[in-house]
Amino acid sequence: MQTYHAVSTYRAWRHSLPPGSTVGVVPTMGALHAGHISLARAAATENTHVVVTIFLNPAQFAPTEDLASYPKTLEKDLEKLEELNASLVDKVPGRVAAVFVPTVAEMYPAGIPLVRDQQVGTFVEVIPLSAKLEGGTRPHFFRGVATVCTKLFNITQPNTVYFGQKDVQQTVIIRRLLTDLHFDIKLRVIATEREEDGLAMSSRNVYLNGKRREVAITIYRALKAAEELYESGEKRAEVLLQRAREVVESAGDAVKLDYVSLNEPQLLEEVEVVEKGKEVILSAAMWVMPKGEGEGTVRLIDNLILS
Ligand SMILES: Nc1ncnc2c1ncn2[C@@H]1O[C@H](COP(=O)(O)OP(=O)(O)OP(=O)(O)O)[C@@H](O)[C@H]1O
Ligand SMILES: CC(C)(CO)[C@@H](O)C(=O)[O-]
Ligand code: BAL
Repeated sequence: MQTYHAVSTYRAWRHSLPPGSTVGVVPTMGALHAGHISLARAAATENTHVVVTIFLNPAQFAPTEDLASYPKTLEKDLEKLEELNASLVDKVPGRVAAVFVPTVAEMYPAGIPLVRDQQVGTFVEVIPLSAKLEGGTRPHFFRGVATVCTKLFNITQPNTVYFGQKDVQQTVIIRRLLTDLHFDIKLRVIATEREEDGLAMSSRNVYLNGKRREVAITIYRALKAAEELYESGEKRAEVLLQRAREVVESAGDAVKLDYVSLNEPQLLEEVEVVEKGKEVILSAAMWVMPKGEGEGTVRLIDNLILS
């Protein structure tokens, strides 16, 4: 497993691969956990070479967000990827062969101030998808994601890219981006890895200790409660969403709901009644509020597919 920091050295490696090689790319922001590893494992099963990118992308953070405090654990990340390689059995064709860890200057030659009006250079937007759901609260977010993913895809030259179901809107936007920009790249979406109690694994969970970790599970409970109601025969969105809201409200002021929503999976249009035979996305975002001195608000997202 080789680590590359420069586009030129990565490209030299990429060009050196024998004909018939297939490359699966797993884009991440580092602080790897079992969710990221399951993406890399899927990529190893389906490709001869796996590339993991680790880049904390400033363009997807607003000036008020947690870019400065985001966990950085590069050495441990590399160890986890080596451990994955060691655990893969012979019949799995691929291994993590390259880890691409570019500098901010390499990715954004013109610099990348967090204030949008000051940004200079080339940016990619997927409209109107990027203004919905997460985009309502984080208007800068998907422009940053689409821009960095376009750069990473151009650099790493994947046959297939691997994204997590946890960030469901991101997968919808990447699918659209691949189609609209004629990337010859397949998209695979991998199921959400969860902690024992059901909390979706997320790099940001390290911000949550004690009581705050306990109430974090509310978002999953709320989605499960709505899913249960759906499975018992209720198909009206407003009733299902109200059930989820009640669960979050019952946790008091330790948490605050941003949104819970039911959307169809192509254009993310809101759904009023779930129709037979159609899949819909039930998604939510919730803040875990500060409890002690020096604690910040932690934003969690999660989703379930109702089918
Ligand atoms: N629990 C999970 N299960 C499966 N995939 C996941 C999980 N968490 C993240 N991923 C996927 O890993 C990729 C990289 O995500 P990222 O590095 O932002 O990690 P994260 O845990 O989502 O971090 P954050 O706390 O910033 O949301 C994305 O495609 C994301 O959907
Ligand atoms: C796809 C991604 C690596 C782009 O920075 C990020 O949004 C993430 O980790 O989900
Ligand atoms: N996985 C999402 C990355 C972010 O929240 O910036």
